[in-house]
Amino acid sequence: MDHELIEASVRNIFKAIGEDPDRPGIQETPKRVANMYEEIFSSLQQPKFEAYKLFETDDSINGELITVADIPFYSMCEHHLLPFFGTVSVGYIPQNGQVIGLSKIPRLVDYAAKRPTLQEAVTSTIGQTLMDILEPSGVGVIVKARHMCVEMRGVNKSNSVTKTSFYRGTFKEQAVRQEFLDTLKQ
Ligand SMILES: Nc1nc2c(ncn2[C@@H]2O[C@H](COP(=O)(O)OP(=O)(O)OP(=O)(O)O)[C@@H](O)[C@H]2O)c(=O)[nH]1
Ligand SMILES: [Zn+2]
Repeated sequence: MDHELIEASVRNIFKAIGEDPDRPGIQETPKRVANMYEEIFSSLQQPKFEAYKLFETDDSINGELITVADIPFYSMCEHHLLPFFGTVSVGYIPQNGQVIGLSKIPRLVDYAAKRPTLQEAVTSTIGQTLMDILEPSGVGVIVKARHMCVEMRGVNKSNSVTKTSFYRGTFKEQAVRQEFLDTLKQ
């Protein structure tokens, strides 16, 4: 990431909005913003999600629902560069005896979220990546989020929650989807 360019750009934004970039309180802000972008946009440095491990289990796991619920995430909307944040719940059903290391699902959530993006894209990136690497019989993803661009500006609707979902394979079946949704309620 080009820190010098970010720093110069933040100084220019200060100038453009009528702030003095040399005012003591904000002198170090361009540097802080560059360091922050390194962190919150870190997944732009990773073209593919590779930080995962799969485990072979016996085939008795096949057909059983595995759910990880309420994983927190923070992202930045690509239209306004304001935060949106909330939770992700993921379910999948193995079919070849393969499962993914549990911590790798939150890592996948971070991979999908730590870039300028849209909630729909976070949702489908998580779902499609799991389909590709695990080849399960199905995947379900539900994302619930609050968008600062909707709450603190523009239409100014505080506390509204946007929900998006991604269902593939057996999660298209009503009974499977219902089991997933029931598990999330417990
Ligand atoms: N679908 C989707 N839209 C988003 C997301 N984040 C922000 N938006 C929307 O992106 C749209 C951008 O609309 P524009 O009309 O180009 O921008 P704007 O003039 O700032 O729009 P307002 O927010 O309505 O003031 C807005 O409707 C936002 O609410 C997201 O994750 N998914
Ligand atoms: Zn926005």
